[in-house]
Amino acid sequence: MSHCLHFGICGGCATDTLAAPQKSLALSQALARAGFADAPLSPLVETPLRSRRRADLGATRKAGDISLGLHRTASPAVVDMRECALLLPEIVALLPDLRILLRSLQAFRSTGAVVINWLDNGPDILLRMDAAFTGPDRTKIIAFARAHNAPRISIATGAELPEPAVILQTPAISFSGVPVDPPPGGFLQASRAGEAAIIAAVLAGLPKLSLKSRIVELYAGAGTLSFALAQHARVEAYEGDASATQSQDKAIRLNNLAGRMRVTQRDLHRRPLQAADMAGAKAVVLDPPYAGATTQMRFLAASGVARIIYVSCNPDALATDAAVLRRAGYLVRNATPIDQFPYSENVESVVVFEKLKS
Ligand SMILES: C[S@@+](CC[C@H](N)C(=O)[O-])C[C@H]1O[C@@H](n2cnc3c(N)ncnc32)[C@H](O)[C@@H]1O
Repeated sequence: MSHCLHFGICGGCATDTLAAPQKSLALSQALARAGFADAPLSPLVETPLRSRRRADLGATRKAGDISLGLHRTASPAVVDMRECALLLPEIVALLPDLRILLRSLQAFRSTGAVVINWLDNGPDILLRMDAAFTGPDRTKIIAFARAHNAPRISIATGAELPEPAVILQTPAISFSGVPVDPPPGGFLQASRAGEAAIIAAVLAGLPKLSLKSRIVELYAGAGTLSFALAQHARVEAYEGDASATQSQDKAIRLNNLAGRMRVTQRDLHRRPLQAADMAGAKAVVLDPPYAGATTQMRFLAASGVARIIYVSCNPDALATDAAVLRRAGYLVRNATPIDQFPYSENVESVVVFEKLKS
């Protein structure tokens, strides 16, 4: 019997087994492809099932039938989700009433998307639909937020920027004890346990620091790692997304952290940070998107920064980017595989690179 009734159809799980040894192997093979054979690997950190706090779901309406769930593998068809071994049970429990809400919305003609981020104070929901939201739609959305203690529900039509339809409380998620008001549908590490494992491996990889030391952080999002790093050094963070940058910046100001950290919006693909901007930093921490940090790597390698900590969710991109550091004379001090995506072939990892003085 499979671990889920949707297994084999739903694109959420690629395998039916928790293939832990293969995840460590995928990381060591990626590093070997980059030229780091026999890189020292820490044991795999596992994360619990039913702990994923972010759901990015598709929705379809066909002849009165509503489907809400993940897409079939490589298909626009949506598998109507009745159970899930990965998502928080409270997210799965919200789906029946969300289907009823979707059925009633004039803004939902045939295709839509629903992002649920489970924050410290409940579900922060983004409804992206294929027609304009009407007055009655908004009334129903407000009633749904009240009934389900959702701090905020945001709406968007097509590719528009989201706008809040209702805010009952300031949405809040704390990163290393600092409350952040994240953007609607914004990126979060998949689970609290995954986030904690990443932070622990990043902090363990830092060199000796004083509070005056400087860390440069690339692809910083709303501050998942930034606020943890700022407890150890001054942080200069860069992030491409305007709303994530604003969320982090607001939290820095509200928590009187401006003396220890700053965040700047910058597209690091089109305008990579230059080597001179990183020189003198005690460490650079980067957590690029799935595609990796291709254009940024050349400048990072040329910076000569002695410690680089690379957080990756894609071993193939890691292999390409790590090869650039290999050619610049870096070695791998330690690599930690994290099973943030059980039942998939994906592996999260934190790799600590070091350049010894010649
Ligand atoms: C894997 S997420 C990591 C975010 C953050 N470190 C965290 O743990 O929440 C990758 C981040 O890279 C950002 N990003 C994607 N492309 C970018 C680019 N070209 N320039 C700068 N940031 C980019 C995304 O907006 C996202 O916040």
